[in-house]
Amino acid sequence: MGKLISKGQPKRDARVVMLGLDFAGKSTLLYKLKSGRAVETCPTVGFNVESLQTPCRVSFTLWDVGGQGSLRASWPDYLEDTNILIFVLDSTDTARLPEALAALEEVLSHPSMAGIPVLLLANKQEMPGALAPAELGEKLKTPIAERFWPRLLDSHHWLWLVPLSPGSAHPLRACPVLQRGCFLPEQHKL
Ligand SMILES: Nc1nc2c(ncn2[C@@H]2O[C@H](COP(=O)(O)OP(=O)(O)OP(=O)(O)O)[C@@H](O)[C@H]2O)c(=O)[nH]1
Ligand SMILES: [Mg+2]
Repeated sequence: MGKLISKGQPKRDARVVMLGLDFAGKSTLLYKLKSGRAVETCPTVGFNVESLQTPCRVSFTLWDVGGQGSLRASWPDYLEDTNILIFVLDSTDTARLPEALAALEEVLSHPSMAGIPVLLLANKQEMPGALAPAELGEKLKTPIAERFWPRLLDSHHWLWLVPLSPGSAHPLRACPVLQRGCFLPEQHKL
């Protein structure tokens, strides 16, 4: 974190990589952030990248990488020099939560990810049956996760779970996770 934001110094550009299973909503979020409106998406083959100015004066270069199973082998290629990882979860897709968690674990075990802040976005919160962030947090701590969860907590300074839906006033309100000591009330530290 220190390398991203230091007191009294100009804010830097942050390289932010957004990963998550296919259909989680990554590209929808990217274009919502860029244009402020909902855009129809297709499954991403490869990546999309956009530059964004945030209310907290950090410029993001946001990489949105395709999440289909066949594309996940390329994820490590995007992790070098990453300042922040955003991992998007589909809060309605409980069946694939173990798969999402396994994919997350694999990403976090990459050497480039040591000490990098991680933001878990609990997407599609407005959908009937969506797991609330607190429930999702509990699911992530199920026995499936137990074998590696403490390791994640040890090796990552910041791991936050944030709810998200199309009605979110400004998805970048999550950006205070970038600033030490400044957190939103509805976030759940894991
Ligand atoms: N209801 C609801 N649907 C959403 C939300 N975010 C995304 N979607 C829908 O979820 C579907 C998948 O969205 P994408 O943004 O293409 O998903 P993706 O994570 O980029 O998928 P890949 O590119 O295959 O990795 C689309 O039909 C979106 O309209 C949300 O917050 N709520
Ligand atoms: Mg996509």
